[in-house]
Amino acid sequence: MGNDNILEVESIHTFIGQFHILEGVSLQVPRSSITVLLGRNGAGKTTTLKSILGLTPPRHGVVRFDGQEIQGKPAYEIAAMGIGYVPEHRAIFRNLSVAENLKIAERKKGDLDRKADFIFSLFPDLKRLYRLPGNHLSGGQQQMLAVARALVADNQLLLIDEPSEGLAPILIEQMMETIRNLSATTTVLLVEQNFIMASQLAENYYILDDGKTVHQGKMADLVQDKELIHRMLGTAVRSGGAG
Ligand SMILES: Nc1ncnc2c1ncn2[C@@H]1O[C@H](COP(=O)(O)OP(=O)(O)OP(=O)(O)O)[C@@H](O)[C@H]1O
Repeated sequence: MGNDNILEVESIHTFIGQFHILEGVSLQVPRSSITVLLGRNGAGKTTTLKSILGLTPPRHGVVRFDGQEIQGKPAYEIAAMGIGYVPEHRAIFRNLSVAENLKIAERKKGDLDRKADFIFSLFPDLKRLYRLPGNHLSGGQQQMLAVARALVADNQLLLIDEPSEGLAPILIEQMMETIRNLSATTTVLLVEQNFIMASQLAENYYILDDGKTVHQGKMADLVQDKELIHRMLGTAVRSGGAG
């Protein structure tokens, strides 16, 4: 079997303290695509990303990245294999400048110099704000910086948690455009509560409920299934897409 999936997660179980949070999450992320994890608050989406990265290591199950089993490896080793992570809530260093925030995201010396043109082509604002501290940036600019940080090192896969969170509609459009552009070179696994955004970006979807994957398929099919969307996500979807 040739391996068209950059990431395969097979029935992982993750505990936080004594709580059994993931109870059998499975998913496959095809190369050069955008895949989205959907589900209500508390379904286990963030924990799934953290389990892939080894931040909350799964106790059972298999995580395969680029054909290699990675469950049980330390998080820094998993990241170094080529997985970038954009956590939720704009995790940047607010007292450091844009330049410093990007510089410390280097994995190898010279990463930033190599990637600067690419990053500024996606986020022209960051070039203008390069010397300013993070706390001088607007919420939207901080979110852009959080994504840009994950692009400094060469990654084959990006895990992006709720990029639209707290963004004004115009910035959501910009963020969508950016993720679409970067997906030309990097596979993306996205967690996104904004269904309009998720449906316009992703080719494949997984729905998590109560720590399990309960539905999966092509986004083009899901958008037709208003009953499933409403039942699983509690979202009423207007026909006609973003507005
Ligand atoms: N540190 C923790 N201690 C205890 N329970 C936790 C912890 N972190 C997460 N949980 C629980 O694990 C479950 C899954 O959380 P998770 O953050 O993965 O969900 P989510 O689908 O990403 O939801 P949200 O969109 O609200 O972030 C929730 O019930 C949550 O309360």
